Amino acid sequence: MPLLEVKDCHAGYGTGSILNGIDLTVAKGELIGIVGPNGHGKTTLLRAISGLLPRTQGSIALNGRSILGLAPEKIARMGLAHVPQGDLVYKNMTILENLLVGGYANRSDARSQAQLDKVFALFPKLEQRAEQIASSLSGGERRMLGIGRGLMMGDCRLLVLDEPSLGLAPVVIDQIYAAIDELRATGMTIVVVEENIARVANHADRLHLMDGGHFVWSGVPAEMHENRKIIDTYLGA
Ligand SMILES: Nc1ncnc2c1ncn2[C@@H]1O[C@H](COP(=O)(O)OP(=O)(O)OP(=O)(O)O)[C@@H](O)[C@H]1O
Repeated sequence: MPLLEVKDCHAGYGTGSILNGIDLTVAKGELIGIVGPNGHGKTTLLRAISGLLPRTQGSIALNGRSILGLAPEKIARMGLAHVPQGDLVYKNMTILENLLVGGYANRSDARSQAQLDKVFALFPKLEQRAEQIASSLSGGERRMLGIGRGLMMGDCRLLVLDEPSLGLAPVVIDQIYAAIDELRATGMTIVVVEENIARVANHADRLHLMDGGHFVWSGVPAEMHENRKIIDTYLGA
């Protein structure tokens, strides 16, 4: 059974439709990249999966259970951690406080501590700066904090990352993707949205190219590089 199964998904804001029939299947342990130009629905798809868009239609199942129409916090408790674009960290709180907010759903201090240990093992910089105020972090450190906060929920079965490379220097992007690879090596299932196709192509098992609320191409990264039309149309080569 797939961990995530989205069928014929339609969603949007107000009366406008942004997603026009998306099918997406993610097996346990896979790393899936959703790529494509800005403004074509990648973020909207992640929001629909997380329960943030009330008028979503079609079907969405997590581990075989329908999550369509459930409240976002309920979906989060079922194991979906959504790290939104733009590092929505609490700037006036310390790193530790930000992480503990992410662990609100943990039912015991021991569970929160266990998650904290995992996050600090993944991002040692966050442990070194645990008492530092979040507004003083570099862009890369803020990104780590955003991902760390998502992971604090515990029992994360599906990690959904919206543009983890956005606005970062290449060397910092490498660090973020090294952490993503590390998480994946633990068996975590991950969906990454990126405008920067080359970034995620080196890490993903499969890619979906989104345009106009549809997937216009799906396949393994090597096939994408062999497909001249895709390269000319979407990669600007
Ligand atoms: N809160 C909102 N209300 C109304 N329209 C929105 C809202 N958020 C996004 N949109 C519109 O939905 C469309 C798809 O946006 P979406 O953010 O999903 O695209 P994207 O492919 O993820 O690009 P980006 O990386 O720029 O976010 C765009 O036309 C955008 O203007």
